[in-house]
Amino acid sequence: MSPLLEVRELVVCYGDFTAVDGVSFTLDAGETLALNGPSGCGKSSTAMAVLQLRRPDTGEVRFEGRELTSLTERELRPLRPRMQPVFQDPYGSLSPRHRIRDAVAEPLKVQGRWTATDGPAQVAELLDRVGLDPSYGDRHPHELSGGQCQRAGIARALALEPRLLVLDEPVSALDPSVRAGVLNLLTDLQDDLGLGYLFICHDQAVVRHFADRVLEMRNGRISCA
Ligand SMILES: Nc1ncnc2c1ncn2[C@@H]1O[C@H](COP(=O)(O)OP(=O)(O)OP(=O)(O)O)[C@@H](O)[C@H]1O
Repeated sequence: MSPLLEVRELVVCYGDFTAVDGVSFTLDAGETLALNGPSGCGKSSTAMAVLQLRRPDTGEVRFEGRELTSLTERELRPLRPRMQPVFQDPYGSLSPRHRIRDAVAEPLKVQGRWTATDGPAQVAELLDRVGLDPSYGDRHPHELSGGQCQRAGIARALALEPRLLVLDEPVSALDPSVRAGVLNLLTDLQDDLGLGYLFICHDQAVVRHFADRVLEMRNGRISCA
C-alpha cells in the first residue's frame, strides 16, 4: 500500500536562506510522525510546504498518490480539504468576532457542503466529537479556555473529513494540565478515523509519548530517520 504522504527532497528558501534543505519522509494513514527539533530548525516551514500553503522551491509532496507541487491552485482546491492544519495558538486560529458554531461551519460553507437542514446538526456533532457540549457553539473564542478553543479548532479541521492533519505545536500553548486531554482526543480521533498526523513539536517528552516515529530536525535537515 502506498503511503498517505510522501515527501522527497523538499527545499524551502526565504531569499538566500535555505530553511528546509532536502527533507524526505513518508507517513502512513493512521500513523503519527513527529518532526522534532529546536526553534528555527525548519519544522513549520516543512509543514507549510506539505500543505502547499507555501510552495516549496524544489522537491516533491505526494499526497494520496497525487504529486502536489506541480498542481495549479485550481487543481489543488479539491484536495485541500483532505489535508488540514491545526496551529499552536488556539485563539489566533479562530476569528474573535465569530461564534464557535460559525467557525466550525465556515469550511463547510466555503466548500459548498452546507445545507440549512443538515448543517447545524453537523456542527453539533463535530463539537460533540471533540468533547465540547454543542451549547459551546453559541460562545465566542474568548469565552472558552485555551483547551476548549483548541478542541474547537480541531472540530473545524475535521469538518471537511480530512485524511491528514498537520498539527503544528497543537498543545504547546496550553496549560500542562489540559495538554493530556487534547492529546488523548487526538489519539481517539486517529483510532476512529484512521487519520495520519504530521506532528510538529519541540517538546521531547510529548513527542516520545505521542508519536509512532520521530524525525529529528536540525538546520533544515533530518538528522536521523
Ligand atoms: N517568512 C519568512 N521569511 C524569512 N525567514 C523565515 C520566514 N519564516 C521562517 N523563516 C526562517 O526560517 C527558519 C525556519 O523557520 P521555521 O519557522 O520553519 O522553524 P521552526 O523549527 O518551526 O521554528 P519555531 O519552532 O520557532 O516555529 C528560521 O530561521 C526562520 O527565522
